[in-house]
Amino acid sequence: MKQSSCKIIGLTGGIASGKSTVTNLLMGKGFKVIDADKIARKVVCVGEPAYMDIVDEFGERILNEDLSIDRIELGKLTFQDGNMRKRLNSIVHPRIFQAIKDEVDKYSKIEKFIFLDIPLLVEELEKIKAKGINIDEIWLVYVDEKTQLERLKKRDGFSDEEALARMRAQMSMEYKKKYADKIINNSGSLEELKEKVEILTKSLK
Ligand SMILES: CC(C)(COP(=O)(O)OP(=O)(O)OC[C@H]1O[C@@H](n2cnc3c(N)ncnc32)[C@H](O)[C@@H]1O)[C@@H](O)C(=O)NCCC(=O)NCCS
Ligand SMILES: Nc1ncnc2c1ncn2[C@@H]1O[C@H](COP(=O)(O)OP(=O)(O)OP(=O)(O)O)[C@@H](O)[C@H]1O
Repeated sequence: MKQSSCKIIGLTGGIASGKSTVTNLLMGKGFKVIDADKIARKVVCVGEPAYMDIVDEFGERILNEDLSIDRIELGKLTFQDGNMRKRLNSIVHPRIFQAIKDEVDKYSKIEKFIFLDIPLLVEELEKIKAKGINIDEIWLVYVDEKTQLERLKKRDGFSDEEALARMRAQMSMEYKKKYADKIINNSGSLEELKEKVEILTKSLK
């Protein structure tokens, strides 16, 4: 069910390219943003169906003492091993995309624009479309690889090896450019980013 009066804009990029920073700017301007990373955290909470599937798949080694999912441990397993990551994705992605679809249906009745912040939008585009999420435009938050690596290491305290493993778990940003209707180059300063977001949002009709 697509509401013709609401435009759905997919916001994507690579890990640490600046999607959350752009999302905060958009929310500051009053836009509705649906954040896939936040939804991904909700669908694996204790008691949610994906929680038991993850425990069945990966065992109790990925649990904290309070029985919640140990994200550091699960991250170590899945970013080091593509097969493990595929298994995790197959458990959580259908639930994440369904929750996004539900939110889109809800907010498209009242909003003129909805942004979907989805890191793996390009990688999972076919599955997202198959859920009935109709994306009108894709905005790519781009950053050059060197800056991306530096920002990722700084933000998360990763070694080169840990940061590169995460970057390699995604399609390259050069490749993602092919899918983008708008490219927001975030290799510069935060001030420059703000200006770019200001210009793009002003052009929205
Ligand atoms: C592996 C997990 C537990 C690690 O948790 P952690 O808190 O360290 O990271 P967080 O969830 O904040 O993700 C940080 C970034 O990593 C990247 N990322 C996350 N999951 C994946 C994945 N499966 N493949 C490639 N990159 C990913 C994204 O750029 C994301 O913004 C977690 O990322 C997870 O559950 N991932 C699977 C769900 C998913 O694909 N989420 C992305 C939204 S579509
Ligand atoms: N233009 C910039 N100049 C300097 N630092 C920046 C800039 N843009 C973003 N950052 C910093 O880079 C890091 C990554 O940005 P952000 O968290 O927005 O990326 P993200 O794409 O949402 O990451 P993830 O994929 O992990 O969710 C953060 O520490 C952020 O403060």
